[in-house]
Amino acid sequence: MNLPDAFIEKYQQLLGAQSTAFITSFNQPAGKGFRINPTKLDAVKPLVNTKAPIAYVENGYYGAIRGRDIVHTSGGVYSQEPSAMYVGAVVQANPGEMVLDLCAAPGGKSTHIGSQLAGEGLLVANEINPKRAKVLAENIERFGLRNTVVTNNSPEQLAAVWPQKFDKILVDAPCSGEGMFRKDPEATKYWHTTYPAECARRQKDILQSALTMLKPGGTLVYSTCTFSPEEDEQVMAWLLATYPSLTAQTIEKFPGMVAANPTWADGNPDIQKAVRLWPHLIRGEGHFIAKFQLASNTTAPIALAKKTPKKQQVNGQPTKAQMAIFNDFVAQTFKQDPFTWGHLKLQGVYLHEVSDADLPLQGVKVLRNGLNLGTFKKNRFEPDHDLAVTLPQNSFKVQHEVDEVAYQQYLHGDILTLPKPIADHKVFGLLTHEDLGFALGKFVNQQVKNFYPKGLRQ
Ligand SMILES: C[S@@+](CC[C@H](N)C(=O)[O-])C[C@H]1O[C@@H](n2cnc3c(N)ncnc32)[C@H](O)[C@@H]1O
Repeated sequence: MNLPDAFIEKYQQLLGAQSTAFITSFNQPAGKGFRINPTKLDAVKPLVNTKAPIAYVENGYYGAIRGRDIVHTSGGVYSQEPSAMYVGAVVQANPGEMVLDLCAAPGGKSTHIGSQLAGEGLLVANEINPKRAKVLAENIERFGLRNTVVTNNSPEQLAAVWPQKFDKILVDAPCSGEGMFRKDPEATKYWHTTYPAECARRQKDILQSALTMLKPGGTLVYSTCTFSPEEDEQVMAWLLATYPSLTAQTIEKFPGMVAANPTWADGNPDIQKAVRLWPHLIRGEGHFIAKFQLASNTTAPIALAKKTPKKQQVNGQPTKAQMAIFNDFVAQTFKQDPFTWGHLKLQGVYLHEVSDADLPLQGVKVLRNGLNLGTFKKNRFEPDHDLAVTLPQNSFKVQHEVDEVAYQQYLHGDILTLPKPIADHKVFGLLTHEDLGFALGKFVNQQVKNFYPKGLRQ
């Protein structure tokens, strides 16, 4: 790989004898991995290679999964490079907690944290970039996370509405991305000597907003996918020096991981509590992770929010007539009502099941709130794709296993033709492949009308 000369010189100086192994590692292929969705473990395990587990991540494995594979489309796995998986493991959310992933797209860490919450508590997955936020929402949907809100705001906007709201906050910061050069060699073109310092300034602004939203006693995890001390050790040193109510927490170092280097910042020995993952020492890409606890006696929010948001989001209750239509749909589609619906909220014609967590959403741009149940259309209810990947498979009255050819046709958007009708009336059912539910279909006589979302068709 063609690395900038200044980059090579910088790391020769910083790493000394180790720099040759470091520079050589850029000619090796990027590390690949996947995490199995804990809600689909039994169905997924027989379909993937689990011979190479990642020691530091539950349900994490080395290896590659293709985007068309059923284990991917059904939300059975999330492909994520191995080092990045350690960030979620360090966050270690507990069921019931309120967690914010502030820079969340495309959703690697959010899907991990969402799984850790196991349906209890709330995850807010936020992304500032609208296009990337849409991808984030799709990945949250695919992973079947019910108690998650996806938002598209700047950190300052959120800090204005949610002071001291979260038990845990992850800032997986936008950075100079040096640790991803092997995955995306184009990124070397944007690199210049002052880029890390520019990124560090933005990271400090984001962290300040994050700290405003942290509850007293809460945990902040700061991570980057870069090697530059300006964004890693030096931002950590700045946090500790600027906010005495923060204490660095020790992160476990598994084989191949090393302590962060205090001499690359202000010499604060606590910096060693953070961890570095280097591609010449571990099977994965470059990462830096630091963890902090905010003193439990912190009274006022740590920093003042700067901007007030404008957008308003109003959630309403479905009417009695709409509930009758929805209940009718449930009775026709499911064997019995096997799951307890949470709070049902109406937004326009869209019905959602939302968390009952105390999180005001006025002024927040919400892309997705909990489970999208479907849409009211005149006198009928049209279910959302969410139901296919989120609800227990055996709860659908109609389930239809398709072969590889029909699976590919359905992903493409085609109507399927059955040898004989499955039901004697029009009904929504679950399509499965390799026994994993991946889409809804409307069964009408011998046809299955395609309800695979247009945006996901391949
Ligand atoms: C390293 S990526 C996040 C990766 C993600 N956590 C994952 O695991 O899939 C950083 C994200 O920060 C977003 N970002 C860029 N500028 C930002 C800003 N000023 N404030 C907050 N987020 C920002 C980027 O759009 C990008 O999606």
